[in-house]
Amino acid sequence: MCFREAVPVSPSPLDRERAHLASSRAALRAMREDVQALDISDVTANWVNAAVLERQIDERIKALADLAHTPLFFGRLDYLHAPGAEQAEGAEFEEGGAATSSQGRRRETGGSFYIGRRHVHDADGDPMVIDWRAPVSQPFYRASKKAPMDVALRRRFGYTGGELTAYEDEHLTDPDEVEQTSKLLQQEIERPRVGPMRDIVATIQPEQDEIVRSGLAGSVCVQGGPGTGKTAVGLHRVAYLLYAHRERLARTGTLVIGPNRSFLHYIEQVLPALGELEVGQATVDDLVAGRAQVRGVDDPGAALVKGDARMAEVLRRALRSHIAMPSEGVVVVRGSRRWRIASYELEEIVRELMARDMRYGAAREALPQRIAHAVLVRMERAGEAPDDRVQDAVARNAAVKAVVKAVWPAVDPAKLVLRLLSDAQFLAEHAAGLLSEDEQKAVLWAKPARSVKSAKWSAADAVLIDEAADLIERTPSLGHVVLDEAQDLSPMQYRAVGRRATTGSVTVLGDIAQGTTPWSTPSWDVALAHLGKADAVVEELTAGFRVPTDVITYASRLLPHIAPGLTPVASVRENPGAFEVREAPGGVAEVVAGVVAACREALENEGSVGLIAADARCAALGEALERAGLAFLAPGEETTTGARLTLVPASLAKGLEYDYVVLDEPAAVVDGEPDERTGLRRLYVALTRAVSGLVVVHGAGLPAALVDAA
Ligand SMILES: Nc1ncnc2c1ncn2[C@@H]1O[C@H](COP(=O)(O)OP(=O)(O)OP(=O)(O)O)[C@@H](O)[C@H]1O
Repeated sequence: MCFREAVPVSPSPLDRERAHLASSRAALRAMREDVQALDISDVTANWVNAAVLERQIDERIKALADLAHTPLFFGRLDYLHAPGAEQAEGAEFEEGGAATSSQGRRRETGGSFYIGRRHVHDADGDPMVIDWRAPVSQPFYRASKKAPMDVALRRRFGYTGGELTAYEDEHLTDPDEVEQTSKLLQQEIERPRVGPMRDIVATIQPEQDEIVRSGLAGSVCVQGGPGTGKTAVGLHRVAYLLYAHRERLARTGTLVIGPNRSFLHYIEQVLPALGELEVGQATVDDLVAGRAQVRGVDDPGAALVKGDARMAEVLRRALRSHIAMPSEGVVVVRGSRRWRIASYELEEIVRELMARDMRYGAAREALPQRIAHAVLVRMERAGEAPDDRVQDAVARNAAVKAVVKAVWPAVDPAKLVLRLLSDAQFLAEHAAGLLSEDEQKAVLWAKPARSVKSAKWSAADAVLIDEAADLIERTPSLGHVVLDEAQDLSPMQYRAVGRRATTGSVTVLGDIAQGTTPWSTPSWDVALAHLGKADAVVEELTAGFRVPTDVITYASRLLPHIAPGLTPVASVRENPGAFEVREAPGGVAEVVAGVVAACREALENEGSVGLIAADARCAALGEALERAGLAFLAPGEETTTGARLTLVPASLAKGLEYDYVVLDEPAAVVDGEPDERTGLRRLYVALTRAVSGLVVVHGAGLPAALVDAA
């Protein structure tokens, strides 16, 4: 008998990649088990420390979970030469930024690096998967045939239900290989949208990556048409900054500001999916919610004036009007001696404090110390040797306190605003030369409020109180603030956001063409000036990842009317998308029937369906859907494979997207707004929510701006 050794069949590249995936998963499991096995009983001196440490460990365990449907890596880079230590994971970052056991490790060969959502290392500390945010991962997003960044091969992986099923190679230094658009990228973009927003970490585009990775010190403003990835970029930028500056941002905090609850709900999964659990999310109203209980609504005229930056000066003047020049001196009695500071000297002290760039409250606290200092000088001149304790005692002396109370009284910010809005004379005094008589009338309450508690504060009032509070006491600043849908803020709202980032930086995201508030910003320069970030770099994104070509071309007809000068979005989707404008002749009933039929048809496709309509028409449409047996959700409720239809009032459509959109009666969307430009902008937002198809149903004539260019 003779035995022949079986000739080993060499595994296919796909098998090898699968093997790397399997061992990376095993390594991740081991990392998790290591953390789970940590015994902290020896290292924690007390129960508070123990609780803090336990929480950190729990979070780490959560972060190390291997999610079946989230690929552990999505790309691979083969370098021509070993990247230097300066490029190794975390190397360029501050200490503790992304500390891992492999930090700074230099690889001896050019080496392959697998790029994923998080770092995974083996038992020896060698990296199995590199975090997408590490410098060594950057060429995955930026390298091109023109600038290969020392990368010989870029490989993208395709997954089906958690299984690695495909890969796609680019040999960046091979002159014979033709550059092609990635099929995997196309598939990712075309994927049906159900559920909350997903991360785009596997397919961030070069121009997006530049924004994502720009430094923490600088502020960035991104102008981009619908679906150009502004929100996605902003969220990935937060994840990047947290990685690169973890310690600093853990101390100072990071916040994402969005337009409303449904929007925040829609985006809330992205950062946790990227392993970041500690980022705050809020609306602008939330920021100032602690200032007043908002129960009232302003008419548009009042809101416009209250949101105007001139109000900041009115408030400043009104606050400073509380400072009264001393009419007489002060006498401080200590033991058998009396020390007198003349009124002119007090006045000098007050004037000096007024001239300084100090908060009202800080100056108020400094005043008794200054008076005490003047007393101390007198004492020294008289041969005494008073120390600091004497100065403190004098500052707390009843006579000094009385002077401070009379000259620089404590002011409650809400009471200050209450008085401005209730007392015509007080307002006129401080708004003189700033607000016209009509403007003053517009902000005055018809029925003055009795007290801060009973006042029917509006959202704009809460911002005014916030401004006043900041004039009195500095608002603490965060490390980084992302402001999404930024075009819609009033100047006073920008100021409220800006004062929360005075020592930090901001990422401002928006689209001038989608501004739908009466105060929406005319330009980014204006907005940035109000935010106190005039030096921010303004970037423009024009490649569209959401809206199909035919739909964006139709919607862009509105651009010359709503934001002349802006570059129309160029869709990168290969699928031209389904697009249809249907006229439903007859009356209201026919249009409603047409809308219901269009929804039913849209539901035959895979993915989410949004029915967008003028707010005033939503109730009737909701009833019609119910009668037709079509269950529907409200925006903010998560779409699932079982519940895919959402009825979206046009006022809440901003920032959201659906695979198929049925748009009811465009003219009604326009008419729902106080002026035509705002109406057309609202329509532009509504027309640009669709990923795969849009059906417009109308009975009334279409707005001329849509028809004109046809
Ligand atoms: N590089 C990318 N790869 C894949 N998908 C992307 C990419 N960039 C953006 N997208 C997708 O395109 C869609 C639109 O992105 P996003 O909502 O961030 O755009 P936006 O500019 O904020 O839009 P809007 O102005 O309407 O609020 C999202 O589904 C997002 O995941």
